[in-house]
Amino acid sequence: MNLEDYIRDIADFPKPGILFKDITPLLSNHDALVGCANMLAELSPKNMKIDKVIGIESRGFIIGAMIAERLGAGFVPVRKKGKLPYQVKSKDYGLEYGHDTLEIHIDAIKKGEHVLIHDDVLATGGTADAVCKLVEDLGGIVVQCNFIMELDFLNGRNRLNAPVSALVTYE
Ligand SMILES: O=P(O)(O)OC[C@H]1O[C@H](OP(=O)(O)OP(=O)(O)O)[C@H](O)[C@@H]1O
Ligand SMILES: Nc1ncnc2[nH]cnc12
Repeated sequence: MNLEDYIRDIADFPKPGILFKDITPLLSNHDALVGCANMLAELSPKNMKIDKVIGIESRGFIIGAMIAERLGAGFVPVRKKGKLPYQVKSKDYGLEYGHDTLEIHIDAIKKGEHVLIHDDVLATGGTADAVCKLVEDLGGIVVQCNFIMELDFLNGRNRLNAPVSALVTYE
């Protein structure tokens, strides 16, 4: 299966000059959805137990939860400011088209747990870098950041101090 066939380009969204990679065609096709989750689960480190999979709001929730189910891991949502109900750790960050604050519950990750971070797109890496730092602040170990796609020309991979995997690379 060629996942690129299910990712469409939308010009000038959400801001002029941004070529937005839209995964809704992939999500709405059963074979592409399941195939994508299977392939990402297959890419995960095989020599250790993954304790938690993090999905980053909002597009990272969908396949992140599917990966957690496949790996026998728990799922942890990292959300934008003000959405999580319990005590949180927060991190400000910048992304390709803006800036915001991400939060995680303080009891979501235990010290020494192996954590896999999932999101749909790696662009500048600002988002995933902030999530890595939140995990490390809680004492977790980021064993992989995995993405459906990577926008290689934005060099996000170089910002991350953890192994990076992506199913589709745009040069
Ligand atoms: O590598 P970066 O430059 O940091 O960009 C990547 C992030 O941008 C998008 O999220 P967005 O904030 O648009 O949220 P959404 O998933 O709710 O649409 C995408 O889902 C990633 O989380
Ligand atoms: N070009 C892009 N398309 C979709 N999501 C993104 N997140 C950051 N940059 C993006």
